[in-house]
Amino acid sequence: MSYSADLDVRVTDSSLRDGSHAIRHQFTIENVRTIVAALDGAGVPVIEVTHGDGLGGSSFNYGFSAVPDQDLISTAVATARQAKIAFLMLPGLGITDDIRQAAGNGASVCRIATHCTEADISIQHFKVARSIGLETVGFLMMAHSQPPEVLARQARIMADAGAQCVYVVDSAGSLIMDGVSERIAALVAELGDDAQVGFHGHENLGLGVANSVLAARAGAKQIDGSTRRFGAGAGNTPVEAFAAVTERLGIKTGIDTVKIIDAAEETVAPVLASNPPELNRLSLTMGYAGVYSSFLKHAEIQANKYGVSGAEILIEAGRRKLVGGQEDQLIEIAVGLAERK
Ligand SMILES: C[C@H](O)CC(=O)C(=O)O
Ligand SMILES: [Mn+2]
Repeated sequence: MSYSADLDVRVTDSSLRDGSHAIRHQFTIENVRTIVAALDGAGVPVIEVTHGDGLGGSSFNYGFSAVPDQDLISTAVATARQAKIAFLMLPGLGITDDIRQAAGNGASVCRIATHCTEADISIQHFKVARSIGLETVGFLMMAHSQPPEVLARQARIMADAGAQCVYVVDSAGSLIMDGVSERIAALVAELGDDAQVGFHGHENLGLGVANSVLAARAGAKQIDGSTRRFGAGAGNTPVEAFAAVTERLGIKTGIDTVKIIDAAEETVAPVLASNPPELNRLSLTMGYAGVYSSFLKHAEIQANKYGVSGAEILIEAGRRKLVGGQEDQLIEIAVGLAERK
């Protein structure tokens, strides 16, 4: 497809969206301005900006944003010189009017996410996004939970609805190497020239960069990461490390490795200073037990409130196979653990 024909893989930096989970959705206009300027200056081609749970995510269930999404998007658009600004939306949290508003504010890439067995709920949203000229990306979340052939069928639904790329989204950071290659290869075989394939990794098992390289080798043309791993759980594939590794491997991303290393250290790290994503007991448990990375802060809060183990909450969340939107069950699990204590 022409929009990334000159690159081997196109990187989308999700620090200003997935990173929103890590700071409980408290991004300021100044954070967006400085981070977009630094990433854009390093040649990052796409920068995603939204509440961690996408347009409409600001709520009691997910946590309220400090600044409305549309203001953050407008700021990003006004700041970027070359990067496209993307936004995320989960059908039902966001509605089609939100897509139109984001487009009106200058965003040009619409990323629509569903649980990986529920692609059909995104159909009208892809149609609207395409009808107003947006580039479209589909996100099949919690992709570790389904085998390659199921994901491929769900990707077909998104592509037929108008998705120009469909991502295998390792929301739990639970996929291990071959598990990525097999899923990406299945989507590539199913979609052919109809749509590109992408990969979104999390670092919960420490495999974000390796998994992303394997995704590219299996045919993924779009790869997500977050500078300084600024994402949910242990964070996302670090863009600065991915840029260094791909440069050494001869995979062209268009990102200036030295500039993105500087941006990570000088611009992004200070925003995270008080609470950087870590590969620790809780985030590792998420990768191990297959738990949605965005549950981390919710589990921490309930563990503190009810005096129970956050790791036990997450193990039970994995056993129940909870999906995004079921954050309230973490409260129920914590109450149950407290009663049994
Ligand atoms: C709404 C989620 O945070 C989307 C995402 O980044 C993932 O599933 O991973
Ligand atoms: Mn994510």
